[in-house]
Amino acid sequence: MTVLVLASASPARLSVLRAAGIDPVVQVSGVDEPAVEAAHRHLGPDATVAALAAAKAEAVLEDVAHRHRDAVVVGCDSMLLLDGRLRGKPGTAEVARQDWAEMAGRDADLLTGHAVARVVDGRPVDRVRDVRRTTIRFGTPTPAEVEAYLATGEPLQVAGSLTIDGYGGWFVEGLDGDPSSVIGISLPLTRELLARVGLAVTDLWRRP
Ligand SMILES: Nc1nc2c(ncn2[C@H]2C[C@H](O)[C@@H](COP(=O)(O)OP(=O)(O)OP(=O)(O)O)O2)c(=O)[nH]1
Repeated sequence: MTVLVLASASPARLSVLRAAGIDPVVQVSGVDEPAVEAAHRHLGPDATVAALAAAKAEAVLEDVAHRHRDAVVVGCDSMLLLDGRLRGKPGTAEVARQDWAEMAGRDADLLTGHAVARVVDGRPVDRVRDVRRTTIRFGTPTPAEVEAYLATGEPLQVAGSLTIDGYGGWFVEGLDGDPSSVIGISLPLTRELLARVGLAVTDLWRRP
């Protein structure tokens, strides 16, 4: 049976896949994301997140091929595009506060790059990548609500300082596009990319 390896430390991506019937092997890539982003920024936001996702999948691919004769590696990268600038995880309350000052009451696109690499007979044989955009319509939290949200710590470790499935959900008025992509991995796009490397996602579902 083909093993799906998730090249990500993201608890959100893991929970999306598990809820959708797949128990991935997690192998964190440890990619230097700022370096990859800087090297691809000139190619535009979609190419940048796709390159980041591909770098994560590539970083674990050789080791996966040694461990699993039949496997598929999935790497992802999510960033928020607002005013022409890609924003990743804020890391600090100051950066998250500034993100909210700029995005409250507005629309912005959450981009998630996806990279899928297939291993057959212990050798990498195929690689595909693509990006899914989801438009988020932000609410307008009061300054006190923003401070309370920052104090939860949640927005500090997620792209664009926002979750749609956590405390942040109180401040999201709507979405146009794929919600799973906002959380961290687009199920329909991953299904399409798996098919492009010859795999049916239903074959990867855990046995009932
Ligand atoms: N639960 C949840 N997580 C979100 C949401 N939006 C973004 N995130 C998370 C997913 C990712 O874990 C994180 C985006 O950062 P990255 O794409 O760099 O992934 P991360 O650093 O977490 O792990 P990785 O680089 O893949 O090892 O933000 C959301 O609406 N809900």
